[in-house]
Amino acid sequence: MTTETTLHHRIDGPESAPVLVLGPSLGTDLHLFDAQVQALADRYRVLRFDLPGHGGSPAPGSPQTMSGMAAAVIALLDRLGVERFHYAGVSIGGAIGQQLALDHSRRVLSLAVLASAARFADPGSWPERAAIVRANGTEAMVASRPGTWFVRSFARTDEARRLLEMLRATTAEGYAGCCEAISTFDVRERLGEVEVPVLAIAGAEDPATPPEMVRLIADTVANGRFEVVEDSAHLLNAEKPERVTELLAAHLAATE
Ligand SMILES: O=C(O)CCC(=O)CC(=O)O
Repeated sequence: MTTETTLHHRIDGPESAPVLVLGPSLGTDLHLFDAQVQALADRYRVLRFDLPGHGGSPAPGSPQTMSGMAAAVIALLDRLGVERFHYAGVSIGGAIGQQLALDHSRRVLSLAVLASAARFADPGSWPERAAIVRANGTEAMVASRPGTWFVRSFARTDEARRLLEMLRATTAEGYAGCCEAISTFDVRERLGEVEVPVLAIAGAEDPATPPEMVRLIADTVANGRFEVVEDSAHLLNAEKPERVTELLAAHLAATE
């Protein structure tokens, strides 16, 4: 059985504008998208949510799955009266987007996946990571994340420090539950069913979801487009906000 956690969220932009839902990555919160919201909230009603046990969302009470988290997003949108929406997400946020496009296809107008995968690498390592974090807290992940999240020059910036504070603030159970959802997520055989326009964006130097892994999503869906952002790693929308926002804006405009 999957949990349907109530997700903390924030809405910016005009009430009458098309809705864009943004899903963050493991160990970050909805402020991962501050730069994109600043640029897009004049044209879109931007709804950002926190993953279970991240940011302002309560920690999950039972095992997490990607379809359970997609159902929690749908429950939030139902409560808010949102029927159809564009969706963009980073990494696990992009995996939730793929699950939404598969399980709730009638609701999704377009999908953008950033640094995400149809099947994440090393599935066996995620339960181990969950156990480490349950025993030691998310602080146990802080020292090693910059090498995955950022290119070397970005790791020394205030923005990088701000992102690492989001990881420190994430509950151990929230982080561990998301690791378990990642370990069982595999939609490679189903992605061909996705018919809405899909933009898949990779960070050229991302070791977690390298460009070929992200490209697989664009190549498998019916209507996919693939882009690589140079000089960026896993959290590419924070590292290269202007370029990622430009790609996202063009994708959304082409879908309308
Ligand atoms: O922090 C990492 O090791 C990357 C984790 C990952 O690929 C899933 C995510 O960022 O949502």
